[in-house]
Amino acid sequence: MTQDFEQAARALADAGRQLYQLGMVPATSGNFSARLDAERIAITVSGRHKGHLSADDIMLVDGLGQSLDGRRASAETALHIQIYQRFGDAGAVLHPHSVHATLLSRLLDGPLELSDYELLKAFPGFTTHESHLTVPVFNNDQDIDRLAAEVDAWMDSAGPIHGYLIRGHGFYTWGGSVADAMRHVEAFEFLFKCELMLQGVSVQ
Ligand SMILES: CSC[C@@H](O)[C@@H](O)C(=O)COP(=O)(O)O
Ligand SMILES: [Zn+2]
Repeated sequence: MTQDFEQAARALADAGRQLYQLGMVPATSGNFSARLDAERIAITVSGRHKGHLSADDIMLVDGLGQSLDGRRASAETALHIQIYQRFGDAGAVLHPHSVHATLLSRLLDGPLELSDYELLKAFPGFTTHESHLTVPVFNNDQDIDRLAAEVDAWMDSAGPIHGYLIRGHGFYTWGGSVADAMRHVEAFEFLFKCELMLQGVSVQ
């Protein structure tokens, strides 16, 4: 998997614009990354507005999340690195702060269990609505290294996983490319909204 920085930066900026228009990355929230090769990951600079990204708002870190240009990478870089280290086929990671994910994560007191949805087929390996996808919910934690370790430990014993919620915060999902990860964002958003409505929450 090799792609050049400009290409990755453009794809991440486009994703940010779309997610902002959908209200999923308000007020500088969210972060995005794309793996260029084994040693380099393009990731959003910390604190930038994700709806108005340019190439200057994307930087490079190494495979351990260390800045390669002296700038401060996303405060949540360790969560991206955990995904790239675990899934060799992950080429992009997206982290939206959507209203649906934030609300649903506060209502759940255990993992979200999804089944009997045709839209499960948006995820790799899912070929029928008669499938089951578990989406764990982790408590929010300002200690991102500790949170990344908790996510990693959960994945040690998990079945198929394509994303997770962080309580009162948002969600993470990934894919082989930015386009794949965007498809997963859209699918999760749809499923989160359905689950909220099933719980009687009125959402737009
Ligand atoms: C605007 S608060 C959101 C942040 O605390 C964080 O959760 C976030 O998603 C963005 O942080 P960043 O360091 O810009 O990647
Ligand atoms: Zn966040």
